[in-house]
Amino acid sequence: MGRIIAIANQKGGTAKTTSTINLGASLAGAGKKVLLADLDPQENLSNGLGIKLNEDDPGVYELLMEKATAEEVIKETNVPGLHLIPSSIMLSAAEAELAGDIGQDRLLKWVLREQVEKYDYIIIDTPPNLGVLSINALAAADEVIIPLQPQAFAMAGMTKLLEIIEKVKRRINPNLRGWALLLTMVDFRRNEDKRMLKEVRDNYLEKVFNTEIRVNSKLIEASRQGVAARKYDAGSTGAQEYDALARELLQLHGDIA
Ligand SMILES: Nc1ncnc2c1ncn2[C@@H]1O[C@H](COP(=O)(O)OP(=O)(O)OP(=O)(O)O)[C@@H](O)[C@H]1O
Repeated sequence: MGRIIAIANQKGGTAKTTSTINLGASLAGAGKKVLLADLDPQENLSNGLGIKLNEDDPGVYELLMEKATAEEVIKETNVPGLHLIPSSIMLSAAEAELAGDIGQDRLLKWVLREQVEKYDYIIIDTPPNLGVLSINALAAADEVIIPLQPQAFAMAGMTKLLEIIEKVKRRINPNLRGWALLLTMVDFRRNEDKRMLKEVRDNYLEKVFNTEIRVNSKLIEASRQGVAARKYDAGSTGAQEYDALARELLQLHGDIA
């Protein structure tokens, strides 16, 4: 049975999509079967893997609305072992359509039920808000990774997010085991980053991954080329740090020594 990980932070631009692509590619590189789900209508995850749907192609919207099957929607990517449920612009209409539908918070969990048997990891990229799509991701997840920039303004929404995670766990998803912070876009030249790194580690202790993802332009270039960083430049710090994150995760899960 695979693990479902939601990558969430309602703040925009915290590296949710970058982390989804590159953690997914690193886990696939470690021999795991990985499915990514793009729950963000901005389609950055799909585009970041070089996939753009035509108007008539079904994507995650059609899957959630049960207008297409998972088999019809899942695409192979340019990384062996890494598959994708792509987003499409139609998804922006889903929020309104889902609100009021039966089991609106649990549609993703329902449509992923058979995929959990087929993949080792399912990683869900979420939009920068705490609307019904993000709640669907939390309701389906076993774990949440929260990418966070070590800057004071980035910390502001954390309390709200942690409250929502607790509520989802209590009310609709008792399988949600926990959450962990991933420090992203760290710039050691900035004093604020150094101070905030210490503050985050002091406050959240073992809830923070040891691996930190530093600012690295190769991650931007790779996503513009529609590939994961380890395929674009395996020696770049960005690629290596996401490989290290994948190893840390596999160790936490007892999948490697
Ligand atoms: N470690 C990094 N170093 C440099 N640039 C990065 C890094 N991680 C992400 N970026 C860049 O920062 C921008 C925001 O990243 P990304 O799209 O992954 O964030 P997001 O949280 O998914 O955004 P949104 O909230 O809009 O969905 C992108 O241009 C991305 O290429």
